[in-house]
Amino acid sequence: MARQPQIPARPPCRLYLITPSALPDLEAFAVQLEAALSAGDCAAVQLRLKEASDDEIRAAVARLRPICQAHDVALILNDRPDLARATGCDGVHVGQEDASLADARRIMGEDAMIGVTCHDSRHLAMEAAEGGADYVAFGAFYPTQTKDVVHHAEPGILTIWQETMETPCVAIGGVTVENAGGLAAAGADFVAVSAGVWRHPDGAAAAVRAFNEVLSAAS
Ligand SMILES: Cc1ncc(COP(=O)(O)OP(=O)(O)O)c(N)n1
Ligand SMILES: Cc1ncsc1CCOP(=O)(O)O
Ligand SMILES: [Mg+2]
Repeated sequence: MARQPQIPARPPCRLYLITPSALPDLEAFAVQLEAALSAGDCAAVQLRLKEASDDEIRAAVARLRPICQAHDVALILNDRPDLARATGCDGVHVGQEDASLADARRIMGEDAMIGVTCHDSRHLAMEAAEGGADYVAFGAFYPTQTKDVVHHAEPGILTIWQETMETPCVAIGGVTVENAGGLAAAGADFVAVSAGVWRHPDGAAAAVRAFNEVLSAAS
């Protein structure tokens, strides 16, 4: 019998780790990251140091990049295409107040991964997708203590995006083991998580295992 053309299945939703916004003990964090990445699947790690000097960011990339590489996990730097390029990160994440997507692409080159914050706006996401973003990020979906957020998104935006656009979407903001499955089921290609992993009561490795379980069950 002739095979019918198949609509390719959407790949399962994956974990995208966001580092704490300060790393006072880089060595201790390196150990934690190694344990977390050894515990299960993770697509990317975003280094998100909000008050660090350029030298501190360089030191953090130098220490953490080999760990990510050993686990085949992309290292994305937040906010700074210039430093991302200079330190050999795989990509950069830019918000609406940061460098433009066009500038980030010019600095980082065609092969780099560039993600753009789109809050709760399909319009911003469409602009980013048309401008060549590798992913668009929606949020915040749930209350978070990691950042003072102004914009709040509903899971329905993930569903509409998934049904209409090819560019992968990331869900961020207060994502936990308890609510990640719902975001995956709604259409998130990735869930971006900080406190839900680094402040998990059983530790980061247990958190990564638990996220992997709920994400595979939901996808
Ligand atoms: C994956 C992802 N999504 C959104 C953000 C937020 O970026 P931005 O709005 O620029 O805010 P800061 O993180 O820079 O405080 C992100 N970092 N990562
Ligand atoms: C950076 C960022 N952008 C929107 S919410 C957020 C914080 C994500 O951290 P957490 O997973 O701890 O809520
Ligand atoms: Mg930013």
